[in-house]
Amino acid sequence: MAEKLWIGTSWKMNKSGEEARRYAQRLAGTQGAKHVQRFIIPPFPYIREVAELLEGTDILVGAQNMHWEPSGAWTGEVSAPMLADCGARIVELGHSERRTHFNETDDAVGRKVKAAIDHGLIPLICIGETAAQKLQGEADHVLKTQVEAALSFLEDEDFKNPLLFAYEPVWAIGDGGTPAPPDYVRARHARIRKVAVELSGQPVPCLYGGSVNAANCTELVTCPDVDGLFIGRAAWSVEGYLDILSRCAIAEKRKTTA
Ligand SMILES: O=C(CO)[C@H](O)COP(=O)(O)O
Repeated sequence: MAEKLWIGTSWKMNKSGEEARRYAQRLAGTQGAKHVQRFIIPPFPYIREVAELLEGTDILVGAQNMHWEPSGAWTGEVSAPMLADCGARIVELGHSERRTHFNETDDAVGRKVKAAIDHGLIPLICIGETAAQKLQGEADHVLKTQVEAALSFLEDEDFKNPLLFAYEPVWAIGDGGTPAPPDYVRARHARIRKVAVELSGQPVPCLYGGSVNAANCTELVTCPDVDGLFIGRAAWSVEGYLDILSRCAIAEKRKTTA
């Protein structure tokens, strides 16, 4: 088990500036559990303001994507140094929505992971199999390929920096998604951990994401090899996020003191 539980949310392409501000202000006034690392990932335009509102708290702010080059003729793209300048500390890479709708390849994810580390950002690398791949019994093979590609540009030195995976089965994500059963999550996380340790020489924390909610969060977060949760819809209201945080903090504390 990693030292801290990582529990965070990406807002995807949601919220007005006012809603983003109110969420951050409310969150800034709350106290996190010592063993939980909280993080939120707003859309690009809100990163700086949200980061400023959360300055001095334990909450890290992230971005949902970036380019691998630090600058250049890449119209419409955003680079790692720009994100860091806005106050981002984490960057989400390879989410299935980007892989599906924006043709993001394993190679591009690998380049982005390297660039993120080079510029002091924590990559949160999203991996996961589709429903068809699961049905064909290919889940472990897909996950291994994605982990290998994500780490393929890194050198030994790079593994001294923090790095996170989020296992998000594509069939579990969003409206119409079904949360993965805990036994299934446990098996996939064990596999991801094994591959990541072989490549990096150390355990890489891996979060679970996909239809996480208040009812299933404690069972998921206490699965062996699950180092946190990456939440979408259920944490888009700040009260929803705080509810999941407190349930997980209690469950984890019970587990460690048992
Ligand atoms: O990105 C995700 C978590 O932020 C993921 O897609 C899960 O979304 P959810 O199914 O709405 O929780």
